[in-house]
Amino acid sequence: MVSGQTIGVAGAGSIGCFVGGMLAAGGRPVALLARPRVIAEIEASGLRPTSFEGFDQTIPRDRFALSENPSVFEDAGVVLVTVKSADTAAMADVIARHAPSDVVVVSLQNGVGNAAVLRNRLPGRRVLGGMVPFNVIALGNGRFHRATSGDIVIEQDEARTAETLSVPGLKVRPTDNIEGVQWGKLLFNLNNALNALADLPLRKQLSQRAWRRLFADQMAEGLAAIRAEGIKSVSPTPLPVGLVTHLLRVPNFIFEAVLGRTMKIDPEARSSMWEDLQRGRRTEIDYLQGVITEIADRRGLDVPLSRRIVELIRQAERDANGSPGLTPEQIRRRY
Ligand SMILES: NC(=O)C1=CN([C@@H]2O[C@H](COP(=O)(O)OP(=O)(O)OC[C@H]3O[C@@H](n4cnc5c(N)ncnc54)[C@H](OP(=O)(O)O)[C@@H]3O)[C@@H](O)[C@H]2O)C=CC1
Ligand SMILES: CC(C)(CO)C(=O)C(=O)O
Repeated sequence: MVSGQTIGVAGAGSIGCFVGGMLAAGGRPVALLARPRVIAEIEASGLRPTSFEGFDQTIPRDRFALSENPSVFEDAGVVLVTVKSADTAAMADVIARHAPSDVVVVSLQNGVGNAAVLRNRLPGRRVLGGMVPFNVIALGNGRFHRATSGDIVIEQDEARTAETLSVPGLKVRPTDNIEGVQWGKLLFNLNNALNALADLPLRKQLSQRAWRRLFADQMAEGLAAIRAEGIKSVSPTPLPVGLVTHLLRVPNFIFEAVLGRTMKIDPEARSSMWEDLQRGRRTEIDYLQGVITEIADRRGLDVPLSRRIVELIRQAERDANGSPGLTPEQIRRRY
């Protein structure tokens, strides 16, 4: 991509509006493809990316394009895909029809299969996998708040797309092992469902040892499954994944001290799956715990906790009452 070309955001929700807003704040030309309700919110209140580090800027309306019409991608050099995983294939078709043939497509989604879906449906186009380590909360009135720390990581390419996407307040790092990075993130994302079932902010949930033990047991199942596949995951934190499963089990005062040194979490941060349940939307459970149960089915592994959590999230989706607010004991009860 030539810097100065438009950066399209395909599906501007929490991640798309924050990343798009930061890029626009950093002087990059940005075009957001969004739903009418998101457009109405931004038209009424402005686009305001904020961060736990103190960043707070309302982006002048003439600095970015905002539309429900995918023709906003017609001169894009890069398109960032920020829809939920179930919408990736449909968004690929939109990009195929509306973005230039030499566009670079970057998946900024959770899960390990989105880049492959994009590649299959966009033959001949350059697709880069990516990983967003931080949490973004949609606070309403156009405000999209980054609530935890970490840099975005994307697959390295000759055009140095990572550099083009880096602006003050938003660092994008290149990697030559995006698969390892995405599998590592998937292990941490196994807590998304726990957080969604708990109905607690992430910080409060992780401050309780019973929740951390559940998370550690969940991670251990995930780690065993992906090791059985011969995959080596890269931890999204400074600590290796194996060590994290042990650290999660330690008493609260030790955990708090280590967490404080490795990661910042705003008191309001919650997982994107919690937000899905609150809004009555389908969750990404099939792309997170579902990946672990699929490996277990193929390899004859025992992953009772993952299966139980898939079941509980599906129940919550059917009930459409938001988070059921379960305790760790209620989650463990039936297996
Ligand atoms: N939120 C977070 O903190 C984090 C999220 N992630 C990952 O990032 C990805 C995006 O998550 P998030 O930003 O939370 O998701 P959101 O649901 O907030 O944003 C996606 C947006 O795309 C919209 N959309 C879907 N299809 C189209 C379309 N064809 N045209 C226009 N808009 C469309 C959705 O609308 P509608 O709902 O109406 O379909 C929604 O507004 C996920 O894979 C998630 O797991 C990763 C790290 C952190
Ligand atoms: C909270 C976070 C950053 C990690 O679990 C996330 O990836 C999500 O909410 O989807």
